[in-house]
Amino acid sequence: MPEQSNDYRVVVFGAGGVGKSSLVLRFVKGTFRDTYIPTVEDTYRQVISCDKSVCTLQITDTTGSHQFPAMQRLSISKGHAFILVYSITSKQSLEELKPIYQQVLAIKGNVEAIPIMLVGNKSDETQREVETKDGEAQANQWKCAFMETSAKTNHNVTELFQELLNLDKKRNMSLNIDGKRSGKQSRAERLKGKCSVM
Ligand SMILES: Nc1nc2c(ncn2[C@@H]2O[C@H](COP(=O)(O)OP(=O)(O)OP(=O)(O)O)[C@@H](O)[C@H]2O)c(=O)[nH]1
Repeated sequence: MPEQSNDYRVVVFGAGGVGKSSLVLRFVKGTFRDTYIPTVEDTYRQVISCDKSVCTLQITDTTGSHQFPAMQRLSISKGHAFILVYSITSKQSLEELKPIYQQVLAIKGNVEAIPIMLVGNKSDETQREVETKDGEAQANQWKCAFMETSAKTNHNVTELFQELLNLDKKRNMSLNIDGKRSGKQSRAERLKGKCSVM
């Protein structure tokens, strides 16, 4: 029986402090805060266009803590698309995405059919521990798309969400409520030939 819900559920995962909440708040509210307030779980909703109609983009900002494995499993089960965030200032934060990716794989099975974006956030920072090519190589290995972003400077934030939606070929989704996608070839589409984005 096909799912009846009109929600498109995007789940944001990553270690504590990589900027998950900042990315989501920058996208949803256009704001940025310098203070660090750890999240347990927050969900935001936005109306987007979907197959000539509208649907709700539901974004779940998960905790960076490892204390809630059951919540993590539930979020994966319910998610349609996933954003895996590390900070370019922390190699460890990229390492910490590996078990999360493995869990997505274990629960969802065929990950190549699922929109996943690997995101290196804090691209404005100069103390870089993860080179862009290393992020790209990881995305290549996981057969997912890749972007670097900065929630602080608003670099690639809207693009991140639009390209994630573009990766879902089953639905014609756009952040623009008039339903028109940009005529320009998206970065995800350009990357397709280059690094086997779905
Ligand atoms: N320089 C810089 N700092 C950022 C950026 N994004 C977030 N930060 C800062 O990083 C810290 C942590 O950001 P959060 O968005 O709370 O991180 P989180 O991943 O949601 O953390 P948890 O809730 O613990 O999982 C805050 O002090 C933010 O201001 C960014 O793009 N650049």
